[in-house]
Parts: sequence; structure tokens; C-alpha cells
Amino acid sequence: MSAKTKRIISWALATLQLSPNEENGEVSDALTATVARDSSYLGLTASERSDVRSELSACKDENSENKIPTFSRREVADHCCSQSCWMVIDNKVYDVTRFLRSHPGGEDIMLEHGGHDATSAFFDKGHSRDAFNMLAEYCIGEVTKADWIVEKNCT
Ligand code: HEM
Repeated sequence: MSAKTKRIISWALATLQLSPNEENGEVSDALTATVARDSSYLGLTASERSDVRSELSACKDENSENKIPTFSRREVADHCCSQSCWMVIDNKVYDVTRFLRSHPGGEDIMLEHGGHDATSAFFDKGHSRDAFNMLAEYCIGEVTKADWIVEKNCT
């Protein structure tokens, strides 16, 4: 068992307030579910990220036959202030202007990434599943294919 898995298990055991006896027994369904739900707090590996990403339904535009608006990175770069703040996460474009003040991590850190690609910053911070789920609300389109950055999962 890797050190990271041990950390996740012990954190989940503490969260579920299980006794040491249960700790030695079979990992319960509840524990497995908790680990799956909250492992994002501890930072995800590249392959775990791609699992989470494929689950996310960000940017589905059901009313327009999936014709999602596209923006170049140049266009995104123009929206870098509190009046209009866009960022790119995973080649999707997010208008986070109305979220700036309520972002739990503060407005300044959002503005630092305004107009830029915030993929690494967003994932490296280890945002919760709730944060991932919020993304869909702010998605306004995609980066034009020519400007895509594709993460390599192989080492
Ligand atoms: C659309 C983009 C974003 C959304 C929806 C979002 C959402 C959230 C949410 C819901 C939290 C509360 C904790 C959690 O649930 O994980 C949080 C905390 C935080 N976020 Fe973001 N975030 C976004 C972008 C960013 C970016 C680009 C950064 C840059 C590093 C960032 C840094 C942080 C930090 C430092 C916290 C601090 C509190 C903590 O340590 O948990 N966030 N964010």
C-alpha cells in the first residue's frame, strides 16, 4: 500500500470515526465511498484526474446541439480583471466574474489567474468535488482547438 493510500485511509477512518478494530478489518463500503468522494482533498494523480474529468459534465450545452462557443487564448487574455474575469481549465473557458467575491480562497488568487490557463493551479490546490461540480455553472465555452493544451498522462 502506497504512502498516499495510507494517508487517505487514515484520514477517512478519522472522518468516519471508526475504532481501531474496524481499522484492521475489511474496508467497509462507507469507507470506500468516502475515500472516493474526498480523495481530491489530498491531490490527485494524473490518471485520477482524468477519471474525475470524464465524470464532470462541465459545459454541456443541451439546447444548441453541442455547438459550444469557442475562444482563442488571446481573447481569454483580455478578461483579466474584476470587471470581467475569465480563466481556462482543461481547455474550457470559465467566466468567474460573479464568483470572484465569493471564492472561498479569496478574490486575489482568482484575479492572479484571470485571463490565463488555471488548470494546474486549480488541480494542484486539491479542490473538493463540490468545487469541481461548480465549474459547469461558470463555463462559457471552449478554447479553439488550435490553442488546446493536452496533458500527457504517460511518464
Ligand atoms: C472556477 C474556478 C474555481 C472554483 C469553482 C473554485 C472553488 C473553490 C471552492 C468551492 C473552494 C472551497 C474549498 C473546496 O471546496 O475545495 C475553494 C477554495 C480555494 N481555492 Fe478555489 N476555485 C476556483 C479556482 C481557483 C484557482 C484558479 C485557484 C488558484 C490557486 C484557487 C485556489 C483556492 C484556494 C487557495 C482555496 C482556499 C481554501 C483552501 O485551502 O481550501 N481556486 N475554491
